Amino acid sequence: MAEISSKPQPTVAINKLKFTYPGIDGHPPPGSAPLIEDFSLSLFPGDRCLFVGSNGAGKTTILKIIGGKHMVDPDMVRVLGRSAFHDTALISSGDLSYLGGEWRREVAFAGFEIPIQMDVSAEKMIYGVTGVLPQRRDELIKVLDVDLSWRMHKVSDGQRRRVQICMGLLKPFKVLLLDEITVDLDVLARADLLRFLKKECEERGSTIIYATHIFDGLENWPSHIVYVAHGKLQLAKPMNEIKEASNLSLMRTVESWLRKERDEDRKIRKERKANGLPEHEKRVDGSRVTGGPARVINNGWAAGRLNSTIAGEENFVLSSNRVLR
Ligand SMILES: Nc1ncnc2c1ncn2[C@@H]1O[C@H](COP(=O)(O)OP(=O)(O)OP(=O)(O)O)[C@@H](O)[C@H]1O
Repeated sequence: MAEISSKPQPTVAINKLKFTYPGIDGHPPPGSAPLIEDFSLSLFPGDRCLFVGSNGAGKTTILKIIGGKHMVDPDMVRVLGRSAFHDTALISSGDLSYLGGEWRREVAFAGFEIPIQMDVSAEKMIYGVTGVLPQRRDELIKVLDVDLSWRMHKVSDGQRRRVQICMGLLKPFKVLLLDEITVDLDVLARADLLRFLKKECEERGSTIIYATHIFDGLENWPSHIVYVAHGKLQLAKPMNEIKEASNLSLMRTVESWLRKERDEDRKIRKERKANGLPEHEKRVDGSRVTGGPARVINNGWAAGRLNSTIAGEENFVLSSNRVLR
């Protein structure tokens, strides 16, 4: 009898992802350097992955690709074994949920986009989502402390955001992509939401990728941390290993990585200038390649590992295609 493997399958599998934004003709400009390159990562049920990196590093782009908003070769990104771009049922079923970007202005739910500032009650918005377990809905209304009588065009940004988040989480997702959605929430709402999300991973085996620049209250939330710079994976580690390797707080740890990245970037720009080159390489379409440190890092990876250490912590550094487990 054939043996059935008990090894868990990744919920998110990214394999040598490469991506360039299309130019005005809808195609990547010829000869242009990819924005995302050689990015590989696997996440498993229960993983809570904190996605960090400086502004413009490529976090949103990667989350959107995972969420099926940009087309890539289906072999490069699989969510629950499928391609979100090609298999729209992943999103419409609620198995994959993406909260971020345009979603901040509209609620994108099950393929429909609803303006979030209409003269409509929170109750109508929330109860308008069908196929939802009443118990889960009640729990979310409580967690996010939503007043069902709120009129959406009259509430504060944070109150509107709570209703949005509530709607986005109504279906029991298997994979959730969060792109900086907690900025408007007060301390209590954010803490309660993070607790709820952690419970979802622990009890239901959901996988969450959360991109944020706000580290308050996150110290004990992630199971893994992933650091992206210049569209490339710099580091992917279980959180406990990060803590073991450094006495710094999560915020200070990330700060030290970003400082190191910026210093390397500046150094390379200076060297280019000294050699009579423009400070930044340009793509064929004229856009800037933000690739200073990435090139240094790539040189390190040519030997299989990153020579240039991040924040002086050699242990933190993984090879470019290392997966989390
Ligand atoms: N639609 C687009 N067309 C062309 N380039 C884009 C587009 N969207 C983003 N970019 C570029 O891609 C790069 C990565 O952007 P992205 O939004 O993924 O970064 P990020 O890490 O999420 O940044 P932030 O922390 O500021 O949100 C940036 O240099 C940006 O200018």
